[in-house]
Amino acid sequence: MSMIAAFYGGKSILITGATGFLGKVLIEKLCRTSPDLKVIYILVRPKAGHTLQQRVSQIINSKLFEKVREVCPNVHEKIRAISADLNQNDFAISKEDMQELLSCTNIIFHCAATVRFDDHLRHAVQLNVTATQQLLFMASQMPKLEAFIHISTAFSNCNLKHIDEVIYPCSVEPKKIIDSMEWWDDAIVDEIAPKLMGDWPNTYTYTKALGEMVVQQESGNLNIAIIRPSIVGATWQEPFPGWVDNLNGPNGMIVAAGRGFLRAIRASPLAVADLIPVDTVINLTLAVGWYTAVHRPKSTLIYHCTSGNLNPCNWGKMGCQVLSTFEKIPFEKAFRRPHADFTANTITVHYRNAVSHRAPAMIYDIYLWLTGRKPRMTKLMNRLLRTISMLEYFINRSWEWSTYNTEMLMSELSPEDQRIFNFDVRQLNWLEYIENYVLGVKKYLLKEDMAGIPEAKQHLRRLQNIYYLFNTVFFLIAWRLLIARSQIARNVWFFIMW
Ligand SMILES: CCCCCCCCCCCCCCCCCCCCCC(=O)SCCNC(=O)CCNC(=O)[C@H](O)C(C)(C)COP(=O)(O)OP(=O)(O)OC[C@H]1O[C@@H](n2cnc3c(N)ncnc32)[C@H](O)[C@@H]1OP(=O)(O)O
Ligand SMILES: NC(=O)C1=CN([C@@H]2O[C@H](COP(=O)(O)OP(=O)(O)OC[C@H]3O[C@@H](n4cnc5c(N)ncnc54)[C@H](OP(=O)(O)O)[C@@H]3O)[C@@H](O)[C@H]2O)C=CC1
Repeated sequence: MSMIAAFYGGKSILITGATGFLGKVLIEKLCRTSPDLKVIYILVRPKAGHTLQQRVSQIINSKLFEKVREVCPNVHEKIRAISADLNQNDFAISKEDMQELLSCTNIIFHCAATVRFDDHLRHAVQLNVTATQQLLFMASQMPKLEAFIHISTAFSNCNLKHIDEVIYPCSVEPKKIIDSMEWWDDAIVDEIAPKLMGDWPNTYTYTKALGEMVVQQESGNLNIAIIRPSIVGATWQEPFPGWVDNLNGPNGMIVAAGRGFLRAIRASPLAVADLIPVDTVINLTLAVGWYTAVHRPKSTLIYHCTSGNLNPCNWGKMGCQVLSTFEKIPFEKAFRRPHADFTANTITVHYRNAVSHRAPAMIYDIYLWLTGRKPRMTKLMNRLLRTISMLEYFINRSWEWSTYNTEMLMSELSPEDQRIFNFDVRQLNWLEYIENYVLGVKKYLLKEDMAGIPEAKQHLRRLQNIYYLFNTVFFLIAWRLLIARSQIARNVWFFIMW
C-alpha cells in the first residue's frame, strides 16, 4: 500500500496555477493515485472567453486525463473551481468560497506564477511575490492546514554558480519592494528595475527569489516546503511519455528547429542541459507534501528537482538527439529542412542570423508578396530571435545544485512509493526521453497525426530539391559574374572545359 497515496485520501487540497503545465499534471496524478481524496479546490480565472467550468471541462476531457477518467469516473465532482484572480485583493474570491477554503483546506500547492522572462517588474512582483504573501496570510487562517508547498525554480539563484538547498537573501527586502510598487509609477519602476535586479538576468528569476524570501519570512507556524525544479520538460513516464502543451523553454525551440526556422543558436554544447521531466517534478511535489505534513520538519526544507548532478546530459548531446529524431519523425509544413547547430562564436552567430535566419525569411516574404499574400515570415523570425536571446543565458552556463534533501526524501520512501512516486532521475535514459519528447511535441502540442509522416517526409525531400536547385542557380550566377569580371576565373573555366 502506498503511504503517499493513502495520505491524500479524504483530504481537501488547494492548488493555484492548476490550469498551467505543472498544475494539470499535478491534478492528474493526484486523482489517479488517490481517487478517494475529498476535493481539489483550484483557483481559476475566466480567460479567453471561457468560463471557469469550460476551462475545467477542457482539462478533464483532455488526452492527459484519459486514465483518470477510467480510475476516477466522478473526477468532475472532485475538482471544485473557485473564481479567483491572484492579482486582486483577497484574490477576488467570494466570501462564501473564502470561508469554505479557510475552514476545509488540508494541503496547499502553490504553483501559480508568471513565467515570462520579460514581464514588467510590477506585474512579476504582484504575482510571484505579493500573491505568495497573500496566500501565506490565507494559509495562516486555516486551522486544518497540514502543509504548504511552494513551487519555485532552481534558477531563482541563477546569479550563483553553486546553489545549496537554502534560501539566499536578496539585497532589498521583498516587503520594501511590495510597498514601493504601490507608489512608484511605471517610469520609476522601469528606471530602477535593472538596479534592483543586479545580476539576475530577468524579472522572472528575480521575483521568484523574492518569493522564496517572502515564504521564509512569513512562514510563522506554518509547515512549509519549497521545491525548485530546473527546466521542466515533457512527461517521462506518466500518464504516458512525451506529453507537453506549451511553447515555453525547449518546447518552442524544438518546434522552431523541427519546422526548419531555427538554424543556429548561441550555446555551449558542453554546458549541462538541466532538464527535468514534469512527472518527476510532480512525483517529488506529492512526496514532499506527504513528508512535510507527516514528519513536520523543524525548518522549511528546500528540495532541488534537477538532473545535472545525478544524471547529466549536455546541450550538444540533446541537440543531436533532437535532430536525429526529426529524421524519423518529421514535423509537417516545414519551412526548411531541419538542420541546426550550436555555436559559441559571436561573429558566427551574427552571420548565421543574417544568412540562415533573416535572409530566407525575407526571400519567402517577397515570394508571398509577389503571389498576393501577406508577408509574415520576417515578423515570425524576429520573434523567434527575440525568444532565443532570452533563453541564451540558460544554455551557455552550467550550475551545480546540491540535492541532499531530495535524496534524503527518496530514502524515506517505501519501495512501493519509490515506484509510484518515482523522482529518481538517475533511471532516466536521455536518448529515449528526448525521442519521446520530440514525438510528444508533434502529437500533443502541434496536434499532428502520425499518419501524415510519409507526406511530411515527401515535403522535406521537395525542400531538399529546392535547396539544391537554389544553390545551383546561385552558384551559376555567381560564377557567370565572376567569369565576366576576372581573367583568372575565365582561364580556370576554359581549362576545365578543355
Ligand atoms: C545541434 C542543434 C540542435 C537544435 C535543436 C533544438 C534543441 C532544443 C534545445 C534548445 C535550447 C532550449 C533552451 C531552453 C532554456 C530554457 C531555460 C528556462 C530556465 C527557467 C525555467 C523556469 O524556471 S520557468 C519556465 C520558463 N519560462 C519560459 O520558458 C517562458 C519564456 N518565454 C517568454 O518569456 C516569452 O514567451 C518571450 C520569450 C519573452 C516572448 O514573448 P512574446 O510576447 O514575443 O511572445 P509570446 O510568448 O507572447 O508568444 C506570442 C505568440 O508566438 C507564439 N510562439 C511563441 N514561440 C513560438 C515558437 N517557437 N514557434 C511558434 N510560435 C511561437 C505563441 O504561441 C503566441 O501565439 P499567439 O499570439 O497566437 O498566442
Ligand atoms: N515550466 C517550467 O519550466 C518551470 C516552472 N517552474 C515553476 O512552476 C510553477 C508552474 O509553472 P508552469 O506550470 O510552467 O506555468 P504556466 O505558465 O503553465 O502556468 C501558470 C499558472 O498560473 C496561473 N496564473 C497566472 N496568473 C494568474 C492570476 N492572476 N490569477 C490566477 N492564476 C494565475 C495560470 O492561470 P491561467 O491559465 O489563467 O493563465 C496558470 O494556471 C511556477 O511557479 C514556475 O515558476 C519552475 C521551474 C521551471
